[in-house]
Amino acid sequence: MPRFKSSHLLVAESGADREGHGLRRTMGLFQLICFGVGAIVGTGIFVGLSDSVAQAGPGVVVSFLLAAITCVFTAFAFAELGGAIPVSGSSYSFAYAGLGEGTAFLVGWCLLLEYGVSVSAVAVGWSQYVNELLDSLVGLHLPTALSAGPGEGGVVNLPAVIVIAMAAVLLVRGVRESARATAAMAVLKLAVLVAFIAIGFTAFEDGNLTPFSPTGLAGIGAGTTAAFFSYIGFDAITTAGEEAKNPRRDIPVAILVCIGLVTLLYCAVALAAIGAIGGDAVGGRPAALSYVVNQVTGSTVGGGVIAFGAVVAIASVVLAVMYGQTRILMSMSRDGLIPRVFEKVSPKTSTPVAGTLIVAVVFALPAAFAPLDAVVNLCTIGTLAVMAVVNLAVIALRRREPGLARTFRVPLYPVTPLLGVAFCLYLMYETGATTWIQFAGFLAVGAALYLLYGRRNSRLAAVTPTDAAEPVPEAV
Ligand SMILES: NC(=[NH2+])NCCC[C@H](N)C(=O)O
Repeated sequence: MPRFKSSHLLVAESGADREGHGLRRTMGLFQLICFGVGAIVGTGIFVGLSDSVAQAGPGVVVSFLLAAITCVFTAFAFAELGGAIPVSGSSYSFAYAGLGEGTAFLVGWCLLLEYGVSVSAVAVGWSQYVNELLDSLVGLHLPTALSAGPGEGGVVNLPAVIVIAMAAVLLVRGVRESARATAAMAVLKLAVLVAFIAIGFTAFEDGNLTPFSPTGLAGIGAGTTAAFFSYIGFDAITTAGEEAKNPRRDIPVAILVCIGLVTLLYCAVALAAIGAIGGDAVGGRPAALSYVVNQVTGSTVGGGVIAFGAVVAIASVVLAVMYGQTRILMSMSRDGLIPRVFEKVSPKTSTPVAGTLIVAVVFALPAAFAPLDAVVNLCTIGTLAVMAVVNLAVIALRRREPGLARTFRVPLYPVTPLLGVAFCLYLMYETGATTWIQFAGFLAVGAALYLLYGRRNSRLAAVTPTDAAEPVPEAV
């Protein structure tokens, strides 16, 4: 018999509807949107675009639209649950309320792939662009020994470690400081991409878009899986549930605004890039956006500006994703499913200091030393699995708690969440057999940890054996 945690209990324990629990409510709608853009727009468009173009040609625009559709269904689900249960745990907490403790633990476990592992991967992408930028600015080239892991012929990837350390410092200092930095970075990266679109379109030629789909449907499908990574992160907005001023109203709005904005932006960037210099020239090219601008303007200044934009953009992804990871671990820790150290909030800075430092150290290690290409697919499949579960949680919660106050409801229920599940399963299928085997192994380890630790230490279990109706007494 699985244990469920009612939405009422989740909200009551987190102190989400009142001030003064530990975390501080400082984020308004604008900051939430910036936080979303911060978490979403990064390596996917600045680094990954050329891979998707290599697979799909100009048809990549369709790939970006398909990836967006997958995300939109799921974004509706996050909007409904984020507005109804505004707590830091995001999908983990939604699963706890809708599908029970075991599923929730596995969701939290998969979130380590979506957040933790992706932070390492994104930090490595950052390192590449820093090298680009230093090179174009001052002609400085970092020695390979210090800018790549052992897998790529180096010793340690120092820039990747530095960006994680910088994010950790900001996060420890306070949410207001992080939110300010995030807002500034989000505005800057949007400006850089809009400038890119404008420049690209001045050189637009219809001919560059033909043949539109050189590799056919298969290419567009493969491009979709690649493009999907660039949309990941909108769910991170729900991890700010306890730090938003008016989460019930603003979280759903911020999610939907972000996904709409980012879809338009990505499609326009892809069209501008390919329209300007053609799919063959973009496909597979490193730092493709800088290259396009250099080609169109005939100088290297513009490309340098784009590289700067990429450095800022990717750094803000690291910041936002690390923030999300610490908040999710905090929720799991509060529930007793992982050790208590992750839930301690410093009274001085109102941030989970120890948890943040642990996350920084643990994910800086793979960023410094591990070859990460191998794990990107694992990160994608884990994210998709979480998304599928969140769609199911919408359905389960409508049944379990029909009276729950929902500020946003998914349209066309239950068709939308079911389509959300279907799209996620399809993209999971596309990741291939090797990834599935790795993922099965990963889940098995998670299940073992739950049985050996989580299940026994669950605070919910200490209250009542099944569904708990009363809030657990405050532990700290
Ligand atoms: N949970 C996350 N936000 N993961 C990383 C997202 C990566 C981001 N979409 C990018 O393109 O760089």
